[in-house]
Amino acid sequence: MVSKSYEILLTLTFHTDTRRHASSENGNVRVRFAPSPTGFLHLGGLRTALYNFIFAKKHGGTFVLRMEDTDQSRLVSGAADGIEDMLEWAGISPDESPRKGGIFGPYQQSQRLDLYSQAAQTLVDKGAAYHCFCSPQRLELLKKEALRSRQTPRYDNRCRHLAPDQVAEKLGQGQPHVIRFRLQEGVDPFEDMVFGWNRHEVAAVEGDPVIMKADGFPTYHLANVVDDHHMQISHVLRGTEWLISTSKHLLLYQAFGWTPPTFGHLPLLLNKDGSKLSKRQGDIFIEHFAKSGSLPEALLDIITNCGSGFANNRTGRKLDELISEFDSSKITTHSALLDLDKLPEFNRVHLMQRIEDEEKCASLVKELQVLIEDAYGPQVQESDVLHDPYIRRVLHFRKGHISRLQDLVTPAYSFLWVRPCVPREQLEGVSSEAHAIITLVLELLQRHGKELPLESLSPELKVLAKKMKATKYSGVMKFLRLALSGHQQGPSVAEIMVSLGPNEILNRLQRLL
Ligand SMILES: Nc1ncnc2c1ncn2[C@@H]1O[C@H](COP(=O)(O)OP(=O)(O)OP(=O)(O)O)[C@@H](O)[C@H]1O
Repeated sequence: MVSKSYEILLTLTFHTDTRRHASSENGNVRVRFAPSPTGFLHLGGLRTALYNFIFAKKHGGTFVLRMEDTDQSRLVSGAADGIEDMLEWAGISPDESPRKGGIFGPYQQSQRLDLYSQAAQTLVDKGAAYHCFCSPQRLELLKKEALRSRQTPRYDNRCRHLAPDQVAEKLGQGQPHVIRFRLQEGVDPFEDMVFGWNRHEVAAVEGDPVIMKADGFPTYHLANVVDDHHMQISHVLRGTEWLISTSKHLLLYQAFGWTPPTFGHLPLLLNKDGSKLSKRQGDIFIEHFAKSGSLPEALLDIITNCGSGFANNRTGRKLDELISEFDSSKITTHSALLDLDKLPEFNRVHLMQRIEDEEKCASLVKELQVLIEDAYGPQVQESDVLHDPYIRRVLHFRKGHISRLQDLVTPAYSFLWVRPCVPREQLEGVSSEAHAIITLVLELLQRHGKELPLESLSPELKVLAKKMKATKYSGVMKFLRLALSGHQQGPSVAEIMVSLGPNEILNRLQRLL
């Protein structure tokens, strides 16, 4: 563990303006999103996955999904599949993954254990790593002593100094052991794509880290470096929490004699008050958004809109626009503060775009059919309301007013699917000229035939209202709204009429005569 102030002291930031860019390396770009299946995908993870995806697509490269499931004690059942499902749902499908496979597979670290043991042995053979036989009790004691004297606990590297015959003897006796990496002093600075020049003198603050645990599983540091090398990852774009470990990873690359990838540490997504997104906040999981009617493109838009990486931010950006407008040199070191109260607005804009797209609208119609059946099935009196033309018309008239498809099956919109029951006395309370109003509206319907044009309907209703003796325009509108929707408030009467269509209006009004 390193104290925060020490970390800052050791982070030497030189020239942030001399960043390396991938644009010159088009074609060979391979990036990876490497989550631990210790929980389901949340908005923060999605953001980092998205930046990897965008970066890959921008440079004609490959987006790899790798499951870092070596910490067996923290695995959550179903999480690995859940993460891949949610990337698919979000439309940022990996090119290579545990499920899809690929030439560098398998893509689950738990299935690559031999590779890590061989790698660890290579380091031992080179003298860059060593077997450590210190017991958990000894390590605990070291920790307690350090804390008592107000020091940062660190391993004292005792087993570094074991003679080869001592090691052989202990191994021969089958003594439990781990493998530790021998940290070298004097690390070279590296140029991070976002944070510029950095260097962490790890050997000065940490004991030699474990790279292979007693159970034969590697730790993050080894597995990550080995896999990034073997999977030919060109750019490691990951959360800023890994910035401090990068010097350690570079020492590993050096010990193996491998060329390291380019690193870019992405700012984290935080709550709008600056607090960390917590897995205990149930509402940050992507599955929650998918189930509650958020559109994937709205989520991708809001999580990029609140951060950097683009020359300008605007609402309504779709994935192809995110890719074309992305500029990695515009990613700043500031955290991205997410205001989820704005999500309905993002969803509204993207739902409108879907409705305007012929093909996407056809899928929305199908989805809405299911929602209507579920919500109102047996109460639907007229089967036309379940058919494509009616639902499509409703979608076009309500676009821009609703932020989720589900809004259309709330009680406020039930009148679209189920005929309202309005007591005659209530209608008579609004106007004593019910018969006259209905007759005039039926005449209006006859004039128009099958289509009701919204533009001319409002002025026509005004003219119609003028013919009334005892009811003002507002009273006529109130009457019609109540008769047609059963509500006293809601969309304009003209919009209600256009949505319902002539047949349904006829049906609803004739019953009142
Ligand atoms: N709030 C966040 N904002 C941006 N990126 C994040 C956020 N949280 C995690 N990431 C990034 O997502 C990737 C996968 O992370 P990981 O699966 O370890 O998620 P995690 O929520 O941090 O889980 P754990 O607590 O188990 O480490 C990493 O690159 C990590 O840096």
